[in-house]
Amino acid sequence: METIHLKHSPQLKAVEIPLPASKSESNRALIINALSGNLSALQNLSEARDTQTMIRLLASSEETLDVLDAGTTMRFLTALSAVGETPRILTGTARMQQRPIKILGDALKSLGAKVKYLGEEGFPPLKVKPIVDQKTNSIKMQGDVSSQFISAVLMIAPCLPQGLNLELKGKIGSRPYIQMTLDMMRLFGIHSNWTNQTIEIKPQQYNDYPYVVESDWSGASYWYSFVALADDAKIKLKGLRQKSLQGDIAIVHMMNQLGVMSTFEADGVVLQKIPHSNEVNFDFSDCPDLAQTIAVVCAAKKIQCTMTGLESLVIKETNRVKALKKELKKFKVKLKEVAPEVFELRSKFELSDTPIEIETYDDHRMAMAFAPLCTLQGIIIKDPSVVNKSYPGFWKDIELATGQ
Ligand SMILES: O=C(O)C1=C[C@@H](OP(=O)(O)O)[C@@H](O)[C@H](O)C1
Ligand SMILES: C=C(OP(=O)(O)O)C(=O)O
Repeated sequence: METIHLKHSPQLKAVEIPLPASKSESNRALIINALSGNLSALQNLSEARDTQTMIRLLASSEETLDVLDAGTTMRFLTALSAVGETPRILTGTARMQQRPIKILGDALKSLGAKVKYLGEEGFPPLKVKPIVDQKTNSIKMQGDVSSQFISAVLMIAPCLPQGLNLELKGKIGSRPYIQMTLDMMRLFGIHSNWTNQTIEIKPQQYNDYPYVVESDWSGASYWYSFVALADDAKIKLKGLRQKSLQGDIAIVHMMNQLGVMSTFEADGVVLQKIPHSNEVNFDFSDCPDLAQTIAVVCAAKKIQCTMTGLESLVIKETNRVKALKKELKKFKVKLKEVAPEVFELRSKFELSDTPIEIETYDDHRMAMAFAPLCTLQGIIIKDPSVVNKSYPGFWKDIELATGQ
């Protein structure tokens, strides 16, 4: 297997990091644009594989669409197929075939689509036959498995003849991603009403809008780690805005406690080192993609960290809790579930004279979360091309910052 060897680089150069554009915003803008009849000139779409796959599949006339390992692409195209012209089969990697989709399938069935699972019930691959007669406008969806099911249904809602009255059941995970969906829909002319657990959308037409995708805050988080861990650092991240639609802007406040100050400028944010807390407590329900970033930084800085809201991590690109536990152990760090869904990170972080090899488990965030440890010692990352899913320029940007 291919590897990348990051040499020990305690000092970072004062550089500007270009960052990729957000794949979450890009994939929503692309679906919305497809639903409007491609009226808009979208700007700064992401080079992430998940977005490039979305672009390719939206242009495809094949019956079978292979989303590879892209969750949003799978869920959003499944919903889009329910308001399309012809039946579609949606499939993906072996891991994608283990990621659930039943809640979305059931919602589309209630609306009148025909959904057939071609492998295991409730998982891809699945065949979707479009809605002919909308059966109801009133549906319920569980909110604590993946917000992507909810975003997917919301984006097609204005195109349903009777609109949609969606009741969310139970706890709502990844809530800012649902808000991002509604906020982006608003920019393209769609009114919605979200009160408590109910979201209402009347039948409406999407307008055109020259949407400019912001840089990716999830990708930015790894640069916060670099600054938190380096001896000396001042880095500017380009294309990030203080008022963002992305919930992962939460990294600003989290990292403020972990030793990184953010100063917003017109075209990005400047990161500098500040003193850090010794004990922190974070809930990742709203920002699950930041969990690995934070766990690794707390481990390396020996900051005691209590982590909650990790429920959705087990059904992402890999079981991220299991993967984190295994790789952190290589540095004598324990991540332990001390009560149901409460994890404590206790660190006796130990450096090693020889480079430590990190397994990435087909998960871009495992590679990117552990890479900043090269500020402390040599690190070997296995299967480095995993980063292409969200941040193809990651290793090039590291070269810029470390000179290696
Ligand atoms: O809607 C989105 O763009 C996303 C929602 C989140 O997934 P879940 O809703 O499954 O937590 C997040 O983890 C993923 O990277 C992107
Ligand atoms: C979970 C992620 O993506 P997705 O669910 O869209 O595959 C991610 O990018 O961390």
